[in-house]
Amino acid sequence: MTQGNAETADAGASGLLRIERADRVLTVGLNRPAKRNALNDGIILEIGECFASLPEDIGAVVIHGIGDHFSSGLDLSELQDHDATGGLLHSQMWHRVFDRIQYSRVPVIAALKGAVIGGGLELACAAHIRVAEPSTYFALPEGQRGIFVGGGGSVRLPRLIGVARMMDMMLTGRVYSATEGASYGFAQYVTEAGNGLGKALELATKVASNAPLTNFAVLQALPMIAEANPQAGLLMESLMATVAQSDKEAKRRIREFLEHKTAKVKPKS
Ligand SMILES: COc1cc(/C=C/C(=O)SCCNC(=O)CCNC(=O)[C@H](O)C(C)(C)COP(=O)(O)OP(=O)(O)OC[C@H]2O[C@@H](n3cnc4c(N)ncnc43)[C@H](O)[C@@H]2OP(=O)(O)O)ccc1O
Repeated sequence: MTQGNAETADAGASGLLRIERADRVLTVGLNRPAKRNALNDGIILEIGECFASLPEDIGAVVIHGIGDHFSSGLDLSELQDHDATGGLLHSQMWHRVFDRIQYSRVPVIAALKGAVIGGGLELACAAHIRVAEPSTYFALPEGQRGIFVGGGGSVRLPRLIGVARMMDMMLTGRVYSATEGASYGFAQYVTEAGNGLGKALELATKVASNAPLTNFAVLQALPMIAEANPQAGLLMESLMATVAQSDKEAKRRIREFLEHKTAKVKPKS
């Protein structure tokens, strides 16, 4: 893995990830196209390292798959060696890594295409925004492989699409298309073919221009507030609002608006 500060930085020693940087946006490419970006231990650990050492001046991350697919899920060839203890440790390693994505300081956007299967879908669930090309399809074939989700999917996916739909996917092997995924709340954008990464980068540039404290509140506080009891949620909201508006960044941005120095909020023409 490499994380250069230049316009682009190509694959590092292992080459499992291709990491590129443009201004404040880091692009992380899963780079095992010959294996349809199957997620082996090496790639999972490198994703973890990448999110543990995000440069301070990064404002957003885009994660995508090199080749025609986002990811075919867990590298099944590695599962053969696990006993029960190994399986538990493996799953918990995935949890730690995907938690780093979900609880990242900066927004993470998944640019999806082709197969988004099993653990690949679990990885996409940990991102904050999902952009899908029309070729994207979502599936959980764990039942056919005799296993269960192990990358946090049973916690994150039902919160996005509901328990009933996830049960249906896992029990029947149902495959959802990009548009179905979008209508069920999994993908927030469906792009034209070939434009998924471009759209994700455009969104990343936009979200990276927000005040860091607002992004922090959205990523860290909003999901907790949404699940808290209403009284606790309202208190957390007030506290977060107070912290954000007390920051000099908010004061500067509001002053700029009042002085007509910043863009107005208008619908797309
Ligand atoms: C239990 O604890 C866990 C579990 C988990 C997560 C679990 C899961 O992710 S379950 C889902 C696993 N994935 C699959 O079952 C999909 C398998 N792949 C396919 O169906 C197809 O490869 C395809 C993705 C639809 C693409 O098809 P095609 O374009 O025709 O390419 P192929 O010729 O099939 O593949 C090329 C090459 O790649 C190998 N490969 C593809 N997917 C995987 C994979 N998931 N694992 C390993 N290898 C894969 C394929 O075998 C070919 O290899 P060759 O050597 O033959 O070229 C998480 C955490 C836990 O603790």
